[in-house]
Formats: sequence, C-alpha cells, structure tokens
Amino acid sequence: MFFDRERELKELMNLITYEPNMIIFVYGPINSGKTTLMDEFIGRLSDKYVAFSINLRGRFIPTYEEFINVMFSIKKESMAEIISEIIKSGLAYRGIPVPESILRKLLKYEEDPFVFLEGYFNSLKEKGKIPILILDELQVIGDLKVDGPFIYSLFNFFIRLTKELHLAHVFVITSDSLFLEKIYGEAMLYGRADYFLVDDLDKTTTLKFLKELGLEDEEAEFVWSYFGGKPVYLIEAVKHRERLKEWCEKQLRIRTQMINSIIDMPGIADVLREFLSKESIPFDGKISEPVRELVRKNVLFVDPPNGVIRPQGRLELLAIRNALKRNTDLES
Ligand SMILES: Nc1ncnc2c1ncn2[C@@H]1O[C@H](COP(=O)(O)OP(=O)(O)OP(=O)(O)O)[C@@H](O)[C@H]1O
Repeated sequence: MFFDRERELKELMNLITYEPNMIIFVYGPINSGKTTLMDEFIGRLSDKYVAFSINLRGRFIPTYEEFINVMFSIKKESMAEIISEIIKSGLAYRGIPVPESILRKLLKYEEDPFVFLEGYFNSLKEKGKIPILILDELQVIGDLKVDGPFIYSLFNFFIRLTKELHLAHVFVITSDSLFLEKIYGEAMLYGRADYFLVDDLDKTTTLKFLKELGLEDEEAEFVWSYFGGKPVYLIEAVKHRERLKEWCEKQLRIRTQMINSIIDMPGIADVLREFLSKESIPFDGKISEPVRELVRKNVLFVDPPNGVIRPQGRLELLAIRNALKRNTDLES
C-alpha cells in the first residue's frame, strides 16, 4: 500500500511539465522511500510520457558490457516495431528495450550507446512522447573506467539530454551521501543539476500512516518516538504490535551496539557528542574523516544542498545518545 507523498508527487509532476533542463538527483536518508516514490510517480504519468527505469542496486558492474546489459532489455522485434509499440501502449519500461541485434552491436561498441540513445529518444519525441530516464543507485558504476571514469561520460550524456537538447528528463536516485557530496562539488555539474530531497515522513503524516495500518494513538506515538517517520520501520513495527516495546528496544540496541563498536576510533566520539543537544550540525563543504566513517556506517547523513549533517533517522539519533551515555558511564 502506497501512502501519501502528495507534495513530492505534485512537485515531480510539476517539474516534468517544463522542458528538460537539469539532471535531477533524488536523494535522502536511507530507507526514506525514494524508490517507492519514484515507482508511484511513474505509475501516475500520463500517456504523454514514457519512463525507462534502470535499477543498479546490488549489481556488480566492473565492465562496460555489464553496464550495457543492465541499461538495455531485449525485445525480439525490430527497432521500428519497438518504437511503434511504445507509442501505442507504452508508459513505463524496466530497462530500455532494444532488438537483440542492436544489443550485440552496443556490447561490441560497434554502435555508440549515447548516439544510439539520442536517436531513440528523438524518435519518441518526434511522435509526441517525452522520455523520462530514471537511474537508481548510479554510484555502483563509480569505479567503472572506459577511457577514463565512465561516470563522467554518462553525466556529459545526461547534460546533453537535458540542458543541451531538452530531449529527456533524467532522474538519478541515490541514498549514498558520499556520492552525492562528490557530485555536489563537481564543477561539470554546476548549473546543470538540481537536487530533490525525499525525507522521512513528518510527524503528522507518520501518525496518520500508523493509524491507517491499525495502531492506536498511543502505540503510534510510541513508534514515532523510536523511528520518527522512516516508512520501513513503521511497517515492520505494526507486524510486531504484540511485543511492540520489546521489538523497538531491540532495534535501538542493535544500532547502539553498532555505534559502540566504532566509538573509540579517532574523532568519532567528538563528532557524535555534537548530537547530544542538537539534531543536526552544519555542513560547510568539507567532510572530516570521522564523519566520513559515520556516513559509511549509515549512522550519519550528509545533505549538502541544505547544508546539514544529521543522523540517518530518529533511531540513529537515539542510538548515538545511548552510546555516548554508556561511554560516559564507563569512564566515570
Ligand atoms: N510512501 C510509502 N508508502 C508506503 N510504504 C512506503 C512508502 N515509502 C516507503 N515505503 C516502504 O519503505 C520501504 C523502503 O522504501 P524504499 O526502498 O523506497 O526506500 P529508499 O529510500 O529507496 O531506500 P534506500 O535508501 O535503500 O535507497 C519500501 O519497501 C516500502 O515498504
């Protein structure tokens, strides 16, 4: 069951009513519901649009060939038949459909994938369709090299699709703060990228969601006090309604133990101490090594566009405070 996100959906719908101009990075803390939101967005598109989504999550992409295999999906028909099917009935595709013969050429680089895709999207545009390209977890290809880092070629292509040709909307989804921070500081993307935050749900929405899932007011408040508006925990909490307190405490214990395991590393406790009285600290353009480690461990989330560093969620904030308390108790 999909819940709310009406404001985000409205903003996304509004964005695509204008001609494509910028690459949109959809980002947010882990498990905030980015992929779910984008799936819902695709589901609500009118037939003016055709969406191609590519999910790189969990994929190992050490080579150009592997990337091509993930980007494209095979259809038996010819290219002309594929375009005509998309025009007639297509709204959303997982992977970009191509005939097997073309895929073979792309794999051998006999056909340049970027030139090919430009032609593909042009054919759709000529027939009145606006293409939308959505890539989830693009950071996976960060290490891939094809005449230099491949990600730069890809960004150049996205800039061509958006700012230069106004041919396709491009959305890149990521919950990897370190990847986002790198992108944010990337000169080639200045004035060519925009950032769309998908945050955990706010309190009013969370309480409504939990009530819709069947919890009483008091239970909903209790769940909020542990997890804030992190959708995945809200759904799981309902499943553990019979032993709610025990289950919530267990989740907190797991996160606290994780933080305890790194709290003695240089600089970590000093960073964490900042969150004793605050829920966020300013991000001034630099990430220190301890903060980097805490981001890698999914304890902290860096939000460069809003200039803040904060815990990934309410559970992490509570776990940080618990771990520090335990540390102080041990010291005294
Ligand atoms: N609006 C929503 N309505 C109902 N359930 C939701 C909603 N958003 C997220 N969820 C639930 O939370 C889970 C996690 O969401 P999702 O995978 O979209 O998060 P994400 O931000 O893409 O995660 P990651 O940080 O791993 O990339 C979903 O599988 C779904 O069960």
